[in-house]
Amino acid sequence: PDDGGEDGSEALDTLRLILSELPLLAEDTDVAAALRQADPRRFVTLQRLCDAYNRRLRALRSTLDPEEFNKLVPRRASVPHLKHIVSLAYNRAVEDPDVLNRYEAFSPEVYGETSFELINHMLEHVKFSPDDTFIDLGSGVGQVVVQVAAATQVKRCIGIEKADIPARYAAELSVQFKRWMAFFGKEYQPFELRHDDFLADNYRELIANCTVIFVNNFAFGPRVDHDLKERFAQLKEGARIVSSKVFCPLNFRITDRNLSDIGSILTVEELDPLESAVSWTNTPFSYYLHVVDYKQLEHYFASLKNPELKKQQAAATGAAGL
Ligand SMILES: CC(=O)NCCCCNc1ncnc2c1ncn2[C@@H]1O[C@H](CN(CCCNC(=O)Nc2ccc(C(C)(C)C)cc2)C(C)C)[C@@H](O)[C@H]1O
Repeated sequence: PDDGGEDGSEALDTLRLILSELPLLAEDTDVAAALRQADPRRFVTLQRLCDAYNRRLRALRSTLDPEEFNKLVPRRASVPHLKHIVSLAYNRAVEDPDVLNRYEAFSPEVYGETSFELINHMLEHVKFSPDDTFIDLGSGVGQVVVQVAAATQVKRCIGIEKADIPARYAAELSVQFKRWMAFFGKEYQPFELRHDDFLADNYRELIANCTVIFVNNFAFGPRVDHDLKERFAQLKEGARIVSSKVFCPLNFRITDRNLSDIGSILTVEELDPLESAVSWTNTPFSYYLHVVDYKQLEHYFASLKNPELKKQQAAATGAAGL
């Protein structure tokens, strides 16, 4: 079913991706020959490739036993295949990219070339487990959410988007993504893209129960960042926040004056800016991984009960105070 693009290039890209995952098909002489002659501008060459592909598949289905045959096709999409699926879905969900905020970091229409790779890097650095609940605060058209749902085993993926236009496109992206994943027979985790304001009170509990939070807060004002810190104060031990701007100083040290700052329960590290594939503006983006860790606060209070440590603490506070 191909209702996008003026020539057969999307269909040919699709076949190339599938064949890259199925050597038993790609190595068949007829398929390999047809692939070499395939020309997206000449329908008959694509038809020949599909015929060779289908012939080979039928032959395999009749020679291999069902269990072996089913093992042929991986249940999860490979990274390049997922990138292709996200762009297939996006191209059909967003009929007019111009109405989206074009110059925002990770603006949706350049998502494929830039943020997909970066998020993929992120997924290697920030390990996701089946116990995690993932949320993208301000999820736009929802590409990050569907990418995480297809690339990890998280229990649940949530995106919250406030603006009407990206939220409407996100609803369509969700439909297209599910359609293409079904078409390719690929699995993904449960996900939901909501049209709402993540600062609305009814999201306090939802955010507090998330364990991996992505927030591209680079352009957020102090008010939104402040309101987010209030939500993050309810997070559980071990919860992780990955953001494009820090929520507390990298060298934060607890003193009796900054006890209530969010930094007292977070350890923060800057992720290697060189990792970011999005250097299209030639300025390496930095990302920050914050982990919720109540032990620092517990240690601080324990030290107040111990006169020796208390003296050290006072000295540290004094130094910090200078
Ligand atoms: C005036 C004012 O600020 N009013 C109140 C503020 C409202 C705050 N509440 C919001 N609620 C819901 N959505 C809101 C609200 N604020 C704004 N957005 C939306 O965020 C979208 C933009 N999104 C990006 C959308 C695509 N998703 C991503 O790029 N995700 C992502 C996340 C993390 C990363 C890393 C890990 C690298 C840090 C990379 C990418 C970011 C920049 C915030 C826009 O569509 C906004 O409409």
